[in-house]
Amino acid sequence: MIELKKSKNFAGSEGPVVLVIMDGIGIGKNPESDFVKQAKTPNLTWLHENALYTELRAHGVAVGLPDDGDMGNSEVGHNAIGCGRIFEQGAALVGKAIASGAMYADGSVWQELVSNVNHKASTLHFIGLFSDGNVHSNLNHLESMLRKAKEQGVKKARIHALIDGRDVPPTSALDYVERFDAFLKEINADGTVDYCVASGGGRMNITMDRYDANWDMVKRGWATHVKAEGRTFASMKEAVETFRVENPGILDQDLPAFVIERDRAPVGPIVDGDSVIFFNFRGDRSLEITKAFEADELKEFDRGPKPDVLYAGMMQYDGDLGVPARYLVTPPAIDRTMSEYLSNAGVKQLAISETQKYGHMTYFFNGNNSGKFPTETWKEIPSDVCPFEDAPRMKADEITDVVVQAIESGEYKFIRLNFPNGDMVGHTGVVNAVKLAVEAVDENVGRIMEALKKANGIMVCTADHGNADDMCELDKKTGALVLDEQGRCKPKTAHSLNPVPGIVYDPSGAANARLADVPEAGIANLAATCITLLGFEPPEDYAASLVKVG
Ligand SMILES: O=C(O)[C@H](O)COP(=O)(O)O
Ligand SMILES: [Mn+2]
Ligand SMILES: [Mn+2]
Repeated sequence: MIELKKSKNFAGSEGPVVLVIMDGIGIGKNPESDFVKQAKTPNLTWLHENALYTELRAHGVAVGLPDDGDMGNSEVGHNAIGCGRIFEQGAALVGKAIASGAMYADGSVWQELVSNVNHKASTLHFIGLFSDGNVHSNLNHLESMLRKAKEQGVKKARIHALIDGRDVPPTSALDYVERFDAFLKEINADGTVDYCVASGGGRMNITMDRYDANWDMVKRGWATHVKAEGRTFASMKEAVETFRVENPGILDQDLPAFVIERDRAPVGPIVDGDSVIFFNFRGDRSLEITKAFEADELKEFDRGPKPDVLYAGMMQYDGDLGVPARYLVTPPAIDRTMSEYLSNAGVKQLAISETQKYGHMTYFFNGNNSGKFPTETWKEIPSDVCPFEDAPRMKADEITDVVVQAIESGEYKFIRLNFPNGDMVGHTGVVNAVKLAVEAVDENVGRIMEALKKANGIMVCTADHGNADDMCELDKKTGALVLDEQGRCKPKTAHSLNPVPGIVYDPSGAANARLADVPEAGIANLAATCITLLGFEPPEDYAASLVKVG
């Protein structure tokens, strides 16, 4: 059994250690674009001036992504915070498996899927996020797989494209469509294969729901991709252009579903004998559609007859459940998480968020495993199903009610929570709502500070990556703000590359905490920080604690 040693310097505080993850609240660089700065945040300002405060890296290689041009995201962020080390993540692992050829090796799942369609003269389908955001997927991976499929004799491939606009600029769909159309033209040119787009829709409208928040999305996705039911178009370009004319101002992520037809028939329903690859590597938004393809019985919606297909995910999405059964690339081997160590030490832990980020605090935090350790309690506050720009407080008040009660009860020694507001509202691009979202988080951080003052506990407050701190598009070449016709900044919906705050607030001063000299500190250093503040020595191979105590 893996164990923590008690610290010689500090026996732990009287009250709990509370880890607050303010999702998507980073430290901005451009005041015009920084809606954390523009919001009223008396508590965060006070903490900046009076508590221990440092900046932490939350993007690129500091969280296991291929390079520093990659923005951080919730999966890699919560993995790093919960596991205290930097693991090479999905984006990097898939890229390497493709480059080395390991993904396509003899005996691989890829070979099994390709042999299936070659043997049966059936269709190889690819469903996934049509993006190069490197958060859930990468179009390079799709193109590489299609090239390999052609090389290996696959005659017919169909692509079901989930339009992004959330990890990439909000209305950039046609850039990707153009690039992919050129790719398809080239690959189809010699007439030996028939590869084309068969269906799709905005990623926040179909297929990519998470944490059981809204299964209707998956139901719509199933009807679109599998049954080829829905509004038909001659091409994806025509679909996107038509929807934009009909819904002025619509963001790509919200585009309706579409089905592509040729000679008055849909080009790519998914039928018995086909092979299907869900090419997203990230699990949260892949698990529900995977269940729809794999489960013998499905209670969440009536899917009709389930086609008998060979289904594979790009990665294994849940290590504990072993889902999906077939996957192309092995995920990072994240072991010895902070939750496991604390459980073995008998530390009672509470993990809480609302539905939209619930799995971030449980499944992602525990290294993409859905199992619970013995001393953990998990609490989910149901999220509303509504546009979050209309309700920017989301469930921050309700989450805090439970946290304050948990602090007062003395039942838990470690409490971890996620406030989704800065991120979920940041993704809508509605900047006035983003301000309100940040203000809701600040107020609730204040309530937690008050409760900890009374209980003699300690708060560690941070974020998994930025978003609300950088809400305007910048010109790629000049770096200047992109303005619309009215001179307003053009909203950006994706995460930022900015650092995030690392705050330690110890109102009783019991820990005598001071900042340690940690070069290039990142959010992976937070696990050792929490363990130190709980009165233990962090494991030797964890990224160092940000504080010294005692
Ligand atoms: O899935 C999403 O909503 C976005 O692609 C990334 O946001 P998250 O990493 O904060 O969940
Ligand atoms: Mn996040
Ligand atoms: Mn996000």
